[in-house]
Amino acid sequence: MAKILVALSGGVDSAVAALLLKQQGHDVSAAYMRTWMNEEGSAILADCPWEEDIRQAKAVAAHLDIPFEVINLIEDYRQHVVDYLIRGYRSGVTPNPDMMCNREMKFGVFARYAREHGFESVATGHYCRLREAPDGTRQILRGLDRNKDQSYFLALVRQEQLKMARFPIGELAKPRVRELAREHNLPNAARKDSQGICFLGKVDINAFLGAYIQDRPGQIVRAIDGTVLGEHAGLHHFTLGQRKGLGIPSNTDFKNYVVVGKDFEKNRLLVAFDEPDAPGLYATDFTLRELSWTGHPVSAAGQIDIMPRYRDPLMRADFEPLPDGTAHIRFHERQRALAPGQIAALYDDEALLGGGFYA
Ligand SMILES: Nc1ncnc2c1ncn2[C@@H]1O[C@H](COP(=O)(O)OP(=O)(O)OP(=O)(O)O)[C@@H](O)[C@H]1O
Repeated sequence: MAKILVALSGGVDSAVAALLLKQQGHDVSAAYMRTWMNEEGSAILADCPWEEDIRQAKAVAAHLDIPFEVINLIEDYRQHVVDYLIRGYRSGVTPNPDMMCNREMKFGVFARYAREHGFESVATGHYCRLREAPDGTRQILRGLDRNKDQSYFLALVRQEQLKMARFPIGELAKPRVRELAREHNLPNAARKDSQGICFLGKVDINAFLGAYIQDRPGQIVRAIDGTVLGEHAGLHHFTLGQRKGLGIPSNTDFKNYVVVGKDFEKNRLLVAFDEPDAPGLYATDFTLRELSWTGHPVSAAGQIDIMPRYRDPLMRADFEPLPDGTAHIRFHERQRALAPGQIAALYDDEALLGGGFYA
């Protein structure tokens, strides 16, 4: 029997995680993380039902008869996630708050809190599995429900963090998780899937950027010949591959423009028609920086599997680590619109090896 703190979000997945651990006879408690968005986000959040989340989490804990608390992590969230977002957008890249949230919050601050309060493990409702290698190293494996596999979001989590982690629902498919919630009359059994605290979909991203980053208008130009097509409000509003919200009409052949790059020096947004030969839109070669490993680092050049972005299939690539801590990767197939700041998750078949940021 282990003493385990479940990160309870109010959603079905973490509720069933708590249920399973309880059934296995563990000493289970639950906690909800309050973050920055709950406190001062009202102007920015389009529709963030955090009060409802807390109510639901509390009801689940009461139903399972486990202790429940709300932990205030507003300051930490601001420091580790919001500041990272603002820094990223300011520098013109496309940050990934979920990744930071997992490493710095759920398996960072939250796990530390758990340890300090006598818990051996922290459990979440992520769809992924854990395996112990013969040398004792913990490995994250992809969730068995490929549709829901969330291992990608754990690519920046480190080995010492994994020692405390548990993913009780990683062997299950989502329909089975819902079924278990219904069978056990969990109060949130019928609740729609949430996206948790870190999902920008809950935030009006333009309101977020408006609140934290000053607009800096510039020209939108056609990448191939420099023709000025319009004006943008600031390069931080755009990401590689973006088609919507450019404010420039398609041409008479109904070809759509797509973002293919940013000229920071001239503060110009580069666009092209969305076609296979659009300059800068497709590429095979990338540099990954700030490589992070969930276990042993890959230190020799060779082939590797990469999930280029969440929900993409694994892609084969050549991987070459460089002395400065970056790596060069060459996909065997061209990839579309992998934006600087986004994260490549590295795999060995089922096992998550780590991740790195596209330079
Ligand atoms: N505010 C929160 N407080 C505590 N734990 C959280 C919170 N937000 C997310 N989590 C934890 O992180 C896990 C993954 O979060 P994610 O945002 O992906 O939600 P999800 O997959 O929809 O799961 P759920 O159905 O439990 O909300 C959750 O299952 C939960 O364990």
